[in-house]
Amino acid sequence: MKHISLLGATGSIGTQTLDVIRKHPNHFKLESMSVGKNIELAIEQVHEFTPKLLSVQSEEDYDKLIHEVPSSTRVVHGNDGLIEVATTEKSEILVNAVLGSVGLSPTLAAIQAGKTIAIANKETLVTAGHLVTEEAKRYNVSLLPVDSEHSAIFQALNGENIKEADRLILTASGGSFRDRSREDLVNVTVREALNHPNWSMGAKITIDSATMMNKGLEVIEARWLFDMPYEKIDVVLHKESIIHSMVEYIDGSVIAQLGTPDMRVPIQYALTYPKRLQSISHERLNLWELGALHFTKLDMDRFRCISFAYEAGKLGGTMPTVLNAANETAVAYFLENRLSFLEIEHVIEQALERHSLIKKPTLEEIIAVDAETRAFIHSTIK
Ligand SMILES: NC(=O)C1=CN([C@@H]2O[C@H](COP(=O)(O)OP(=O)(O)OC[C@H]3O[C@@H](n4cnc5c(N)ncnc54)[C@H](OP(=O)(O)O)[C@@H]3O)[C@@H](O)[C@H]2O)C=CC1
Ligand SMILES: CC(=O)[C@@H](O)[C@H](O)COP(=O)(O)O
Ligand SMILES: [Mn+2]
Repeated sequence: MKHISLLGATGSIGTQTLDVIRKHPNHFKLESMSVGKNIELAIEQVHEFTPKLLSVQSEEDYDKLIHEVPSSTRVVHGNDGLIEVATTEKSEILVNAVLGSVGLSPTLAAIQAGKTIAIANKETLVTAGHLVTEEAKRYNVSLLPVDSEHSAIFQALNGENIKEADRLILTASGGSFRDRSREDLVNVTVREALNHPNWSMGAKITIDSATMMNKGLEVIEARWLFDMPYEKIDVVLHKESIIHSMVEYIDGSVIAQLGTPDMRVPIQYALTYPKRLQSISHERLNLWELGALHFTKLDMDRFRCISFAYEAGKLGGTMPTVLNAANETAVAYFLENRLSFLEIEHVIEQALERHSLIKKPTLEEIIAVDAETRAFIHSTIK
């Protein structure tokens, strides 16, 4: 039996993690969970999974919730609440499926408490990959990828020598606007941007897929998870999202991981690693029905956010922190219809241009740069 803590239980990855736990009650037990603002769903989840600890984002929700959940579930709130969930004594594994750089402090706390980390929350690795990976090494803790591309690479590296891997090839669907020219992007709506061709995901990552910032964040995530230089991380457009990513070895062999686009597969693999369990869905990949898979070279001028991510990643230090904070803030404004689609990349570019790089930032410096960047974006928009 594996005891699990879950950050972001009400989200897309969070609810799919609970699907996996529900399907395998003899293998997994939910010990603690956090939610943001979706209190109704949180109450249902607590009744079904009976965790000992629940964290909510705000104090008002905390006041409401303590009367709504059984007394066997202790309720906490805020950032300290996230840290309590992440470090729950009985859990051996933390699934980090919260959204955004708010996941950084709980991840570091969980590592320091010796928990294995199943990481979906890519913003944490982007904003402070050096701190997370150094701490994981120091505490001898595994960082298991949940993101589909990184799970694919992790599986393609299984049993191989990472030093013999010559190139990581991330696949990209191209997002909601992959068939449109840049000129066609001027007046696109939030609703159109939220219409991902292959995956059903949370709103923020779906917009990131449309701008292709998602792939940029994933390049930086891959750099940290697999300790691979940016020069050896490539992206290829693959519109079917069947090959989830590949590793090319020094002898020219390329090992790919394939599957239907279903996040419950990489979530479950992170929970069962190094073993596998019966899959939750009976849907299997049917190659003869698919017929063909397609690959296209990426145009960096069309998808500028990918260039920003490579540049910020190569500069290192606080540049990826700025990239991430600017993107999180800009996407939130876009979702509120207060910024147009193309303005997202414009404000990110401005934030990167004005920043003075700190080469090896501490946690305090990362937190300060994240806050300053968000303040800058707010000031340009108001
Ligand atoms: N969805 C997917 O298929 C994939 C997602 N990822 C990554 O996984 C992470 C989660 O994505 P996804 O599940 O789509 O996102 P969602 O928006 O669906 O869910 C986010 C979760 O985080 C909670 N949350 C948001 N902000 C806060 C906050 N400030 N404090 C506490 N809790 C908060 C939300 O709570 P509530 O809803 O209650 O407000 C919700 O539980 C992201 O980093 C994403 O990039 C990676 C690969 C695939
Ligand atoms: C499911 C998942 O891992 C997402 O990150 C997905 O990869 C988004 O797809 P694209 O960014 O390739 O559109
Ligand atoms: Mn992904």
